[in-house]
Amino acid sequence: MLSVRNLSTTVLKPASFQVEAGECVSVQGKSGSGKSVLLRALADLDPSTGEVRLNGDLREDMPAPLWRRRVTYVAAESGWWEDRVGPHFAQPDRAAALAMALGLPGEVMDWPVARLSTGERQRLALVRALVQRPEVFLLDEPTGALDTEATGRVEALLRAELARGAGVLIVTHAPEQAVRLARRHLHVADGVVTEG
Ligand SMILES: Nc1ncnc2c1ncn2[C@@H]1O[C@H](COP(=O)(O)OP(=O)(O)OP(=O)(O)O)[C@@H](O)[C@H]1O
Repeated sequence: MLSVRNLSTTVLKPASFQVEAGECVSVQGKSGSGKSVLLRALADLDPSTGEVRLNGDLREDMPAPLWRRRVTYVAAESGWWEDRVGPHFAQPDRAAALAMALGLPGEVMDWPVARLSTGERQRLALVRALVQRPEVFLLDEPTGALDTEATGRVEALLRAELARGAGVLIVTHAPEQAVRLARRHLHVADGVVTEG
């Protein structure tokens, strides 16, 4: 599904790997090792060289916004540009249903962004990606601010996305989460990506 050959940035050494449809691959490594750099390069958010294909289609042959809708990065700390939560979503009803599945109240769509807790923001940032139904999720510590119950809810939704054939690359500092969700594991150390 996602095929990566010699992906490289000023920080990242040439990296090659694949993520198959319905597959979750974890990305682990020390703070500052290059995990976010890897995900941002895949999403074409920062300049990179190398070959990245989605189902055979070259990233360069696609307008960047379309690529990012199909291969979607969810940052550890999300940005918000409207005063209230709802206007960030083209499909507020679907967003509200997903938010509830993540343990948030349906009224969250009416809330001001300023009142959101860190964990509420984190879950809603994931909802922003989920409503777009991307083919590949690039998730940067998506449960870093969440308690055990909310983490379980996120993982359940991710399993549903995997079951519909999405690919997931998940950065996590929790080895037990990597084992729960992924069968393949990437490790990043000083910008070098290895598998195993
Ligand atoms: N645009 C950039 N130009 C130069 N260096 C960068 C750039 N972006 C990140 N870095 C550096 O690259 C290294 C890897 O950063 P990255 O954000 O990928 O770390 P990480 O593995 O995600 O860490 P953490 O677990 O703390 O989030 C860091 O030393 C960072 O300062």
